[in-house]
Amino acid sequence: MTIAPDVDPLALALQPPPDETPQAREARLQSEREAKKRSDLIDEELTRERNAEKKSVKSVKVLLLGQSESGKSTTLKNFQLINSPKAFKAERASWRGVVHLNVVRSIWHILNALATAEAYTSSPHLLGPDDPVYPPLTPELLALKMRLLPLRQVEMALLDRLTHGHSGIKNEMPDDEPNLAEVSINSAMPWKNAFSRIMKNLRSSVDGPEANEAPDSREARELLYACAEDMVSLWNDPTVKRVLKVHRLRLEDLAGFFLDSIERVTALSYEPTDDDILRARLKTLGVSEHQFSLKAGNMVPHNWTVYDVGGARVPYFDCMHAIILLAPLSCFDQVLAEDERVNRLEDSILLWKIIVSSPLLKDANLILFLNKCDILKAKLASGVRFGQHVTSYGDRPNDFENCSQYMKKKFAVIAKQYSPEPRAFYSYFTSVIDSQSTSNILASVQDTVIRRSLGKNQLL
Ligand SMILES: Nc1nc2c(ncn2[C@@H]2O[C@H](COP(=O)(O)OP(=O)(O)OP(=O)(O)O)[C@@H](O)[C@H]2O)c(=O)[nH]1
Ligand SMILES: [Mg+2]
Repeated sequence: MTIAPDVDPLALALQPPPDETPQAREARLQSEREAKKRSDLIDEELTRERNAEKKSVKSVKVLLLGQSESGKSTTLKNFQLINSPKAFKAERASWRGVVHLNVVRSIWHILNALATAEAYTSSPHLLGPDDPVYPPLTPELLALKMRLLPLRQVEMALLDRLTHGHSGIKNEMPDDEPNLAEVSINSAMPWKNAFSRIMKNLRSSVDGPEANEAPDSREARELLYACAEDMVSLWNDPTVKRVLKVHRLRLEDLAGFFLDSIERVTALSYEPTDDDILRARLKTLGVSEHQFSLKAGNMVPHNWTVYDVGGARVPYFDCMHAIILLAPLSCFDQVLAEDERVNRLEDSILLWKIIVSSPLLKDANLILFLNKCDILKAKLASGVRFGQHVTSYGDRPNDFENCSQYMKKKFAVIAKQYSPEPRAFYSYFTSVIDSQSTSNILASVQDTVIRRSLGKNQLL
């Protein structure tokens, strides 16, 4: 038999026979009614099971807070690295452009310091007794400076690629000259596509990452590669080291420092490592979030949402199971970028005070990350005196152990004094660019948040 194309063969098969008797028809309808009843019962059972399953997945919300550059996005990257390693790796290529922008920015910092040194040394008669004494710049150094100016082109090409078609991504730099402003990004924009689009069909094992790249991006990378030797010479130049010292600029303490790895990160075949991604600096605007599912031991699975609030003060988020406040300890001698009258460590203390005393947040688990301990250690070892900036510290020993414990106690006392109700004080000394130690800390945080929230019946 042939069937016309617009006839449904199933409907045809289910059609009653043309010579059906009234009794046969009644029996057929009865049997169809029973079959439908059975089918409805099965559907109901399935819906019940699905709802029960949904209810058994608990939802946990965590908010990351802290001043700009405190390490919120880096902590979020660690959450991703631990809980969604595949997605993290898939975004690897997107970070290469950010690393390159970070390199160029560090070079601008050096050139800026050299320009200041040049201004001071060219008019010695104008200097007062308190003015800094810069060393004179050598002709080789001046030539190096000129040879590095094409980096501006590299920077523009990278920024173009990063901002292309996404109005939410903001470049704070004016067009006419390089300056030290940061590149920021609105987290609502899919900026990662801007870099990863060009990497889509990457055949890195065969052709290297540049194989399918857009010409403008390849040109920028080649230019950066061509400048690599000069950048290394600049960074290693003894006069530059002296100028930076007089300028009181420790580039290695600044966000997005890659100058000790110029050759590696400018190589044409360069792919950022996990460590590079954790160190890359891109300022966040707005709120970004990361969701993942966590299943520990015999526990029911938990859906986690971690919110990263770019540079924000205290936003009004309720229903948070935990707040992780990032307080960078190494910032004791720095002021806020947005307000030069405010010391960064004081600002973190104030933020902690506001959070612990908030009646709205009295049920949230508060977790303090005393962050950037690696930089604190290096800074103290380089001779910067803690007591000079934190005057209450006086002349206690200028070492990591004493300084960090002193600050921990300060935060603990505030928690005790200002909490509306007594609460546990969870604090960790962290260096969130170190993925190994951070993964252990985050595992412990995850465990604490689940245990305490279950105990308080807070999980939905
Ligand atoms: N050495 C060191 N660098 C860190 C540490 N934590 C964060 N950083 C770096 O500091 C820079 C700033 O960190 P982010 O995570 O971007 O800071 P943020 O709090 O998200 O800042 P905004 O987006 O401006 O709000 C990045 O380059 C990080 O790699 C740390 O413990 N040690
Ligand atoms: Mg951020």
